[in-house]
Amino acid sequence: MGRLSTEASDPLAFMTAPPPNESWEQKMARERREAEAQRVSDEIDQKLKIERAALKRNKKPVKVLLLGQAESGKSTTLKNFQLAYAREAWQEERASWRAVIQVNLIRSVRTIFDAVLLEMAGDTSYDSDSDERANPSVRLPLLQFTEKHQLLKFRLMPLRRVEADLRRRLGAACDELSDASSLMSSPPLPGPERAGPARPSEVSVRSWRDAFEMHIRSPKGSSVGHGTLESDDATDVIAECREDIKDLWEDNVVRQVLKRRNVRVEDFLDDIDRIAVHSYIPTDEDVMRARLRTVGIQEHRMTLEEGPDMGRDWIIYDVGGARTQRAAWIPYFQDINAIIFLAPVSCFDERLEEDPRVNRLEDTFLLWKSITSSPLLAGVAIVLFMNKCDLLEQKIKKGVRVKKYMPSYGERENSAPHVLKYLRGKFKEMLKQYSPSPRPFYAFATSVVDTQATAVTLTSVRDAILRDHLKQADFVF
Ligand SMILES: Nc1nc2c(ncn2[C@@H]2O[C@H](COP(=O)(O)OP(=O)(O)OP(=O)(O)O)[C@@H](O)[C@H]2O)c(=O)[nH]1
Ligand SMILES: [Mg+2]
Repeated sequence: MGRLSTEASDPLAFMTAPPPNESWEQKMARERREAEAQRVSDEIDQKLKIERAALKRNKKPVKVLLLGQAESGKSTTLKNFQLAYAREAWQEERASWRAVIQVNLIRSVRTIFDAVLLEMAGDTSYDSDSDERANPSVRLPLLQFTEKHQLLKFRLMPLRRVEADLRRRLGAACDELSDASSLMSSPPLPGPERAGPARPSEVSVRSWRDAFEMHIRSPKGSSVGHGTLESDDATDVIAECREDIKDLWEDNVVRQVLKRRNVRVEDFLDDIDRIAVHSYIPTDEDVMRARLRTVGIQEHRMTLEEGPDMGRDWIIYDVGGARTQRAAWIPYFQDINAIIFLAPVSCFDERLEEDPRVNRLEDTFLLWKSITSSPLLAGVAIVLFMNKCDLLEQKIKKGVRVKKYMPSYGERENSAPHVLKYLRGKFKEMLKQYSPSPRPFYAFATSVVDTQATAVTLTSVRDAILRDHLKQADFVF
C-alpha cells in the first residue's frame, strides 16, 4: 500500500512496475518476454498498415465533379462532404474560417452603406424586380435620414481598413466578374438592366487551404502588407463596432432602403452578438454559411473514414462557377465517375452578378443543356441538387409569384413543392433530349446549409455512386 501512495503518480503504475526483490535472472527473463510482446505488437501494426495500404491501392478513387453557376452551393456541398467524411481536416480548418466570416460581415455592412448612400443622393433607379415597384407610376416618398445615419457612417469607417487587411491576409486579389464573354455564356435576356448598387466585390481564393495556411503561419503582431495590424486587430475593431452595426441593421429607414432597392444582406448580421466578440470561434453552421468565391479548380482528396467503403479515396473537384471560369472546367471532364450539378432553384427572380442582363435560373438551364449535351461527359452519372429550397420557400411565403418571372409556370399552384416538381420535370426533360447516350440520373431537393439534412442526402449519393445504385435509380430512356 505504501508503495502505491509514495512511488506511483499513476495509480495503475504498480501493474507494470517490476516485482519487488526481482533477481537478475528474473529481470532478464522478464525483459525478454516484454521485448517479444513488443515485437509481436509491432508486427501486427505493420501488417495492418500494409493491409490498409493494399486496400487503398485496390480501390480506384471515386472522382466527382461539382458543377453549377456562381453561388449555387458547390463549395458548400464540398464542405458538407468534409464535415461528414473527413472530420479531422474539418476540425483543423474550422477556426481559420473566422477571418472569412468577418469579411462577409463587413461586406454586408458595406452593401447597406452603398444602398443608403445612393438613396441619400436621390437616386431612384430602383431594381425593376423590386416589390415596391409593383406600380412604377407611384412616386415613393423621400426617406428621412438623420444625423444618426451620418454618425454611424463615420463610426463604422474603421471597418474598411480591417476589411482590406483581412483580404490581404486571405490572399484575395481576384475580381474577375465583369467579363461575360466565355464558353457556355448564354444570350442575354431582353429587359431592363438591373439598377441600384452593385454588390461590393467578394473574397475569392484559389485554394482556401493555402489561404488558411498563410493565415495560420502569419505570426501574431506581424506586419501584413501595408498595414501594421495585430493579427487579432480585426476582431478587436469588429467587437468595438458591434453596437453600431446592430443600430444600422435594425434601423427602420435603412430597412426601407433595402426593401426599396431589393438588396439582400443578412449575411451574419443577425448573429452579430455572437460573432462580434473577442472569443468568437465559428460553429459548423457558420462555416457552412461563410462565402468564399472559388477561382479556378480546387481538388479535394479525402479518404472515407467509415462506412461500407472505408479506405477509398474520393477526389472532389470544386470549380469556380462564374461565366469567366467555365472554360477551365473542360480538362476535368475526363475520367469522372459522377457530376453533382447544383441548381439554385430560389433564384428565379435574380440576375447574374457577372452579367445583370441574365436571369440566374435561365443561366442554370443553359448550363444544364451544355453539360448534359457534352460528348465528353456522355454516360457520366448526374446527380442534380435542386438547391436553396429554404430560400425558395421563404420567397414564396413572402408572396413572390413565380409566374411573374417564369411565365411558362402558368396557373400552377404558387408553392415550393409545386415549383420543385415543375423544375425537376424540366431538368429531366432536357436531360432526355440532350444526353448523347443513356445515363443514370438522380435528383434531390436540398438546402446544403442544413448540415443534418445534407448528411442524409450525401449518404444516399455516396451509396448510389459506389454501389452503382444510380443505374437502377432513375434511368433516363
Ligand atoms: N440559404 C441557403 N444558402 C445557401 C445554400 N447553398 C449555398 N448557400 C449560400 O450561398 C453562398 C454561395 O455558396 P457557395 O457554396 O460558395 O457557392 P459556389 O457554387 O461554390 O460559388 P462559386 O465558388 O462562386 O462558383 C454561400 O454564402 C452559401 O452559404 C442553401 O441551400 N441555402
Ligand atoms: Mg465555390
